[in-house]
Amino acid sequence: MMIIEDAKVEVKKKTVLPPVKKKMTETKEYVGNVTWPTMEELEVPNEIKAQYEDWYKVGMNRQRQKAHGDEIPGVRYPDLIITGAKKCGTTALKIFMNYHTWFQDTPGERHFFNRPTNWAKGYQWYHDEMPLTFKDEICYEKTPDYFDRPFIPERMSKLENAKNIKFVHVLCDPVRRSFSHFLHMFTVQQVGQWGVGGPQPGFEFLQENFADITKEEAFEKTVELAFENLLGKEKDIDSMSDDEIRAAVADYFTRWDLKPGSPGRVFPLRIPDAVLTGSLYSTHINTYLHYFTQEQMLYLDATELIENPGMSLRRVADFAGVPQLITEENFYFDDEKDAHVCSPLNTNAIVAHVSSCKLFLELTNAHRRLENFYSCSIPISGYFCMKPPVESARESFCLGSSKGRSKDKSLPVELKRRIRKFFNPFVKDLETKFTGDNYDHWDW
Ligand SMILES: Nc1ncnc2c1ncn2[C@@H]1O[C@H](COP(=O)(O)OS(=O)(=O)O)[C@@H](OP(=O)(O)O)[C@H]1O
Repeated sequence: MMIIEDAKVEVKKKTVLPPVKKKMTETKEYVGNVTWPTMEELEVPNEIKAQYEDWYKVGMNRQRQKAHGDEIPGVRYPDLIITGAKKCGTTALKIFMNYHTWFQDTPGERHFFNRPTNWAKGYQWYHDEMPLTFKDEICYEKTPDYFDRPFIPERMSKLENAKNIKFVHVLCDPVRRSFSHFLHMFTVQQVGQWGVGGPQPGFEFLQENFADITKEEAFEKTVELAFENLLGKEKDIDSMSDDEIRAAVADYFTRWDLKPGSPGRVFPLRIPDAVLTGSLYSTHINTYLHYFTQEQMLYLDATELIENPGMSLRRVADFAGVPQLITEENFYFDDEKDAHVCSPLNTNAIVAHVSSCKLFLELTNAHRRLENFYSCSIPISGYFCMKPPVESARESFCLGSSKGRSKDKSLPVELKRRIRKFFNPFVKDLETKFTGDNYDHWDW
């Protein structure tokens, strides 16, 4: 099931987007005084209005219908799928895309191709889970668990629109992703998922001294166990060449397919291994490229999504073939995201925010570099939040407390260096075989 040989593809050519000419204007307001079309104004037959009664209750949907005349919206398989990577900012991307009126999704994550209970419901169930969409709009979904499971691209390739589906893979610093993944699982383990507490598989080693161990120590222990599983018990990452690391990992993945109970069988999707395997982007993209083409792929660098989400949103719009409705001017920087309150600011304050933010980002990058030398932890706070287009009549929005766990946190420099050495060959493969981008700035 695991595909080891290289997909035969050309490296993707990076599109350079010109900066937007329009900057923030002081006259822009957050919430527009929008009058939505009435039901009477819509050109569709009454039986359609009755059939989709709840849908037409939403003013924005009536507006979409009015703009589409007598076209009747329909349900179809997604035109675009955000596959992951998990913990790389996929939620932020989805939320920002939802302010773009041409992108339509169903709230939440579908988990069709990965969860056995959903998979058992069949492709028609997946189809029916999709939102009502007009022909020129983009129906999409995001489920970050689609990225690192080798059986998923094959399942996706059986969709009737497989040749035309577009994929967005959000890729971030693999070391930070691993830590973020760990923190997520650690939190789930502490509070229990869906309100059910208790140890989660993979964290058994923490149970004895659970209360005494810091998150950073627990992460280090998790990584050491994962290294043992992926590289072999006796192996020291520092004495391994890039090719030896690649070979050890390739061998590891062959043991995924062993029969249950076989000695040496591995579990790449479970803690501890998953914190590392989820960041092996080149391995997972290679699998996708055995079933789909490079033209169907957008590799979005999460550094851009965090530092300039407007640019990323324009990139996604171009890739999907829709107008660039969300741009740099639809974001403001919230340096107190911890408060989780994002009430609209007055526009002067936003302009001040953004200019101080540019300085802030320069400082942040300098801090990151300093931190690598001095092993000190300098808080990195804040994220960009959405300032919706006036026409949407929606409030500004920041992500909630489940996003931002790794913010302000740091790890021992030596630990980061060892993990980075492990990922290095795979990041090189990503650059040279697949995305054509440069990731030297992944230096968290
Ligand atoms: N604008 C904005 N606001 C908040 N958070 C942001 C934003 N942009 C990117 N991020 C980063 O998103 C990380 C969570 O990634 P995902 O949403 O992909 O996680 S998940 O897989 O859906 O659980 C999250 O990681 P953690 O800090 O570890 O929670 C953030 O680093």
